[in-house]
Amino acid sequence: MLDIRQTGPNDWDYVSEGGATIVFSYRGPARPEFSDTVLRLRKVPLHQHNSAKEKSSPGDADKDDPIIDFQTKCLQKVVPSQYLPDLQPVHLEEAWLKDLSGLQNHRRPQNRREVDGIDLERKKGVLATDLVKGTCLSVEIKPKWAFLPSPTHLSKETKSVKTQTCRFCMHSYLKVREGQEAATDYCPLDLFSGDRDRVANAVSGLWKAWVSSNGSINNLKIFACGKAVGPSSVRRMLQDQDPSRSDVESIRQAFVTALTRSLLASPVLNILSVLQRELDPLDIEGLAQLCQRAGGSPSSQLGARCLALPDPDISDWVDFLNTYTSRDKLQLDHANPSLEHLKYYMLAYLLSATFKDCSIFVRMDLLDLSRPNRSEESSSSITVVDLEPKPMQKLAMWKKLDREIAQTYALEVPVTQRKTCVDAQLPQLG
Ligand SMILES: O=P(O)(O)O[C@@H]1[C@@H](OP(=O)(O)O)[C@H](OP(=O)(O)O)[C@H](O)[C@H](OP(=O)(O)O)[C@H]1OP(=O)(O)O
Ligand SMILES: Nc1ncnc2c1ncn2[C@@H]1O[C@H](COP(=O)(O)OP(=O)(O)OP(=O)(O)O)[C@@H](O)[C@H]1O
Repeated sequence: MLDIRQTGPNDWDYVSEGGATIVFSYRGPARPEFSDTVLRLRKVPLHQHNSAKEKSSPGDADKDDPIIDFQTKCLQKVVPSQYLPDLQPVHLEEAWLKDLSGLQNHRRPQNRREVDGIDLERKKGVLATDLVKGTCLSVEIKPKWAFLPSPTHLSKETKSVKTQTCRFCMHSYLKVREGQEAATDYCPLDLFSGDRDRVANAVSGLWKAWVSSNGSINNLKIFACGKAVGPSSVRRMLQDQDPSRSDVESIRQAFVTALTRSLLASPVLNILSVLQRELDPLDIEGLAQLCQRAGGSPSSQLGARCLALPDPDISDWVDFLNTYTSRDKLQLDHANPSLEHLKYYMLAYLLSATFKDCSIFVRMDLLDLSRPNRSEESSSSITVVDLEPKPMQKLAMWKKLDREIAQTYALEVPVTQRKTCVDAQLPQLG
């Protein structure tokens, strides 16, 4: 296995981070094993008590990151490997990580630095294909939920809102109400529609949120030549950065056109949409009803039996993916789900959640305003990242959040003002 000490901490440059992971790109002398890779490291809260730490991760520090097995043994069965980054484990060392943290911590956003840092105790990290490197534009989109739920198992209170307004748009309403940032002009159902105008509309909505949040919204990140671009530095997205020849509106238009074209040329959004929908045929409401039948305890959120189930391990996931992908898939009657298939439905929901929360990287040429149609000739590629397994304990949280999202929207937004989100895969009435 590769050892990170074969490189120096100053060979790595901060790229970006999420809630759980921080990512650095290799910028050292040419080395086939490390050039073109990023280093993904786990983070820990700054003031985590030792007792909590032991409880949450017994022995985790020495294990390979589960994302590697999950991707190579399971996800590659449903997402062709050309759309996934290469992942491999790498040995870490505490002193090396401390040096890296000392060199790079100032480059992290202030709000992140205040709450967490690199987990210095981990013995293994992940090397992944560097998706921002090179003289190109890398656009990262977190598309979120691709579909409207089937009405079959929805309650009286939620059915009309959940079949009209998508989960993302209702969640955005709740976030704004709670004072958080949200991409209120973006609807994922437009992005996943396959229709040029609707996809362009979705990309415009993402751009608007990116500008108004000063680049901090998590649904759109832009990198040019390996570095994050902010709304005040949009000219860095251009091949020719001559300020006299570029205004922000022309750059926005060129971005929307080029990104829309790349998204439509790739099957990736369709793959994600099909997986999300097929793996969540009951909605969390239908799954909760099934769990309650199993637990025989209608008072508990999800039924005692479901709450007691351990997280799936890699062999559970392999079995599940084998069943899901087998030609003679289980003959499931989603309108009348059987208790016998409870575990299948639970794992399917967890996996659907992974695809609802992943991101995609679109790599394209830098924009060329003097030749706006040039991108018709140029190539682009799309890669899916952040495909992490979700834990069982999330099921109860999702049920609660789903109720809060739908009920708040139903109660507070008058029928005439509710958004109508169009699911392109469903027949449209009228
Ligand atoms: O529930 P959601 O839709 O808000 O998604 C969470 C994300 O929030 P978002 O609304 O995309 O800003 C959230 O994203 P942020 O940390 O807010 O950037 C996480 O991705 C979270 O997953 P996990 O708990 O880290 O495994 C996500 O939780 P999951 O629901 O995917 O478990
Ligand atoms: N292979 C890659 N190449 C370049 N940059 C990457 C790569 N993978 C991730 N990143 C960057 O690092 C960021 C954090 O990675 P990731 O989304 O996997 O972290 P996370 O903590 O799991 O996120 P979240 O909180 O959204 O679940 C990404 O948003 C992206 O900007």
